[in-house]
Amino acid sequence: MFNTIGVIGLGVMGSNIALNMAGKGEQVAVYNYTRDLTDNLVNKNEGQSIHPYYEIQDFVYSLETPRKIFLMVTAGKPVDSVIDTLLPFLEAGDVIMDGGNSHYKDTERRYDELKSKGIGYLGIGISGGEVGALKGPSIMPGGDKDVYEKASPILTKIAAQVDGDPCCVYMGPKGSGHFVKMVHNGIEYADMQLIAETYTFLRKKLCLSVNEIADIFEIWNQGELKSYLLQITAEILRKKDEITGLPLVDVILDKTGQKGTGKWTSIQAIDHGIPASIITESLFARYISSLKEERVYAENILTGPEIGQRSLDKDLWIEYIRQAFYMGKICAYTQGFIQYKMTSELYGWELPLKDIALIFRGGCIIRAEFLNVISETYQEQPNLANLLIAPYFAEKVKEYQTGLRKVVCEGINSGTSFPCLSASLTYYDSYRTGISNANLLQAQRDYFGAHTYERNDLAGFFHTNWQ
Ligand SMILES: NC(=O)C1=CN([C@@H]2O[C@H](COP(=O)(O)OP(=O)(O)OC[C@H]3O[C@@H](n4cnc5c(N)ncnc54)[C@H](OP(=O)(O)O)[C@@H]3O)[C@@H](O)[C@H]2O)C=CC1
Ligand SMILES: O=C(CO)[C@H](O)[C@H](O)COP(=O)(O)O
Repeated sequence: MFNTIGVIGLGVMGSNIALNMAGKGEQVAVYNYTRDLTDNLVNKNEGQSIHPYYEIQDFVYSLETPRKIFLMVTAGKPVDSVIDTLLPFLEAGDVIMDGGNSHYKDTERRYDELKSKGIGYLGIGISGGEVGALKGPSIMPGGDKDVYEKASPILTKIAAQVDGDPCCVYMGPKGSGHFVKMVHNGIEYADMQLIAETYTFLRKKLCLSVNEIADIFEIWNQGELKSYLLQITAEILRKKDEITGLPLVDVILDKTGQKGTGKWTSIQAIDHGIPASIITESLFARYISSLKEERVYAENILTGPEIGQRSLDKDLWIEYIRQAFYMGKICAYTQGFIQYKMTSELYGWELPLKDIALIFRGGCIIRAEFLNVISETYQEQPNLANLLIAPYFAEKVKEYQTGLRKVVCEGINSGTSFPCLSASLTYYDSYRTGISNANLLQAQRDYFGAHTYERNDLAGFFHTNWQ
């Protein structure tokens, strides 16, 4: 009997994806370029339809045609290297799927190269981490539609299901699936940083304990702020360190790592004039966090404002920070969805914004209650320029801006940095400003560089002799 799917790369994600596929009735051929991970997976899961191969040729020839091969290896050169080892054994019509966090431009290069050889290539965004991979991730496939159709019966089966629908929808051509995953991660960075700032406010400004903060996050998680990241943060805050007995979060070094997807999101936004300021602030917050030794040194040299700790009304300020967090979150998701919209228009991808919000509701790291409203909003207004001006969110931010202003001001006045909350307020206020100061910048540019400017009242470009 031939295997129905092959998985290459049996690390955290690949091993769980393979188990997920086997659990859904697939005969799964597995291969890893080092032997141990393969043995480990197979030994721990006896009786599952997981079939190990130790030679790439045996792995390929064990698959029914057209072959479907799912790569879950480290992004970058390993993907090219695995494709190179596969190619001599593949036939026209076979399909390679890359489920890792590959850069969408790399995916487009691989797509072109493989297409010229008759091999189908899908760049597939996968979100959900280890548990999602096993129980059902959110899946963002991009590539040729006919190639997707060969793989879709398996992909939709292993995806998370919400209201009976799979969290797997065809995103569009070429690198669009990996692009959607890249920006998903940018939103993830912003959402995580916003939760961290909310936590800082509750801990430092309201002097609450980690358990009290976990209680608050759990309450919020029952309403409009419900999200996976908030839920896991409450669980994180309750976890005690086995060595010291302290909250584990307090013994973790405050330096954030990153693997590149947030950076790529910001670079792509900057390259194409897309205002992804909140996502970018969250990236810079990670960079500043990594300067741990410098921050510790500077703390003893640079002073903050000379006001003492103010006593704040607890209940009132918990509501303000709740509002501020909601505002930050909707502004961050708004920026991500604008990045989808603008890039989709740039490349003619026709990204399905409504469906992206739908497939983000299950399995995925940024799943959140308000994605239902975001999806409904795009269903009603597919060409909406900005989610904040949709009636539901416009009404919401009209009320919640109060909390965001209070919290950001409190941070400024007391010398506590809230980079993403501040960026959210700046974004909100800039976006709703019909007449800005950009006229003065244009005048400056024309003064020193004869760059010309446009006028409000006359068509064309003008230059003034300023001196
Ligand atoms: N962890 C997560 O939450 C998520 C990760 N991803 C993405 O999925 C991909 C896999 O991630 P994850 O499972 O976490 O990572 P792991 O480090 O656990 O696994 C990486 C896998 O790639 C293999 N590999 C590394 N280098 C090579 C190479 N040169 N040739 C062949 N195989 C190689 C490794 O084999 P070996 O160990 O034997 O070297 C291993 O099987 C990455 O692109 C990641 O960004 C996507 C969504 C979520
Ligand atoms: O894709 C993911 C989640 O969606 C991976 O966990 C990714 O590694 C997260 O990014 P980073 O490591 O840069 O924080």
